[in-house]
Amino acid sequence: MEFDRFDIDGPVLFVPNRHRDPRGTFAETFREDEFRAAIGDVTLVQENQSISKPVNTIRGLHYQSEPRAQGKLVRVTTGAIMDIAVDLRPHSQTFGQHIKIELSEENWYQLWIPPGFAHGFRTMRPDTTVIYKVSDYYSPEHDRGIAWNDPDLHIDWELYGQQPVLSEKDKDQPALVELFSIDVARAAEANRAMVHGIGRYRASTGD
Ligand SMILES: Cc1cn([C@H]2C[C@H](O)[C@@H](COP(=O)(O)OP(=O)(O)O[C@H]3O[C@H](C)C(=O)[C@H](O)[C@H]3O)O2)c(=O)[nH]c1=O
Repeated sequence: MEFDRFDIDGPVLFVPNRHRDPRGTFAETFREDEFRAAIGDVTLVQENQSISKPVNTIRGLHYQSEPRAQGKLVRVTTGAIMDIAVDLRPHSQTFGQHIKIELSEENWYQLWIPPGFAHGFRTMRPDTTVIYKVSDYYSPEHDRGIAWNDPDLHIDWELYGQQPVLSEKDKDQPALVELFSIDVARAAEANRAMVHGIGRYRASTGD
């Protein structure tokens, strides 16, 4: 398993080593020792799976508030997603900024999103399956969200004029500025810069 980091401190890209033969491909997709070597003392206690049938389904931006914040190790087994993680750590220099990466059935990429980040994704194909382990149990009382299209976040979902498919909950999530008294304007300015510099991972990891 190779891993690399991003321009925003915290998230980690894991790339499994794939063993190919005439039957197909095998890879170890999770090893606790390798995960802990990269991430530290984190235990993953629950695994979730979602299947999104329409292309351009957007799930997010979601997080659990303290003390039940969740880290998430996200991967795709069928289809592809544009995965987004937004830094909501109050004392972070990159508060309000995000990373964007494609996870797909072809690249077998896995994204670690630490507690303190909001997570969301857009499906890039129909019938996309996302599987992810989390570092704390689901707590509906701590379930929070931010508007997927919050203008201060400057997330380019690359919809190109198409309408996303959203849950009723996600149609009505608050903006960042309604949730945090932190200097969202500074974050928005940084995001404007990031939009041109794209907040993608800097990994040179090939397949
Ligand atoms: C997250 C979760 C949900 N549920 C129930 C609650 C609802 O009855 C149903 C669908 O929940 P929701 O609409 O919140 O599912 P998503 O829109 O896929 O939300 C998830 O997608 C984004 C991208 C995330 O990162 C979060 O893990 C999570 O918020 O499953 C559970 O029973 N357990 C759970 O852990």
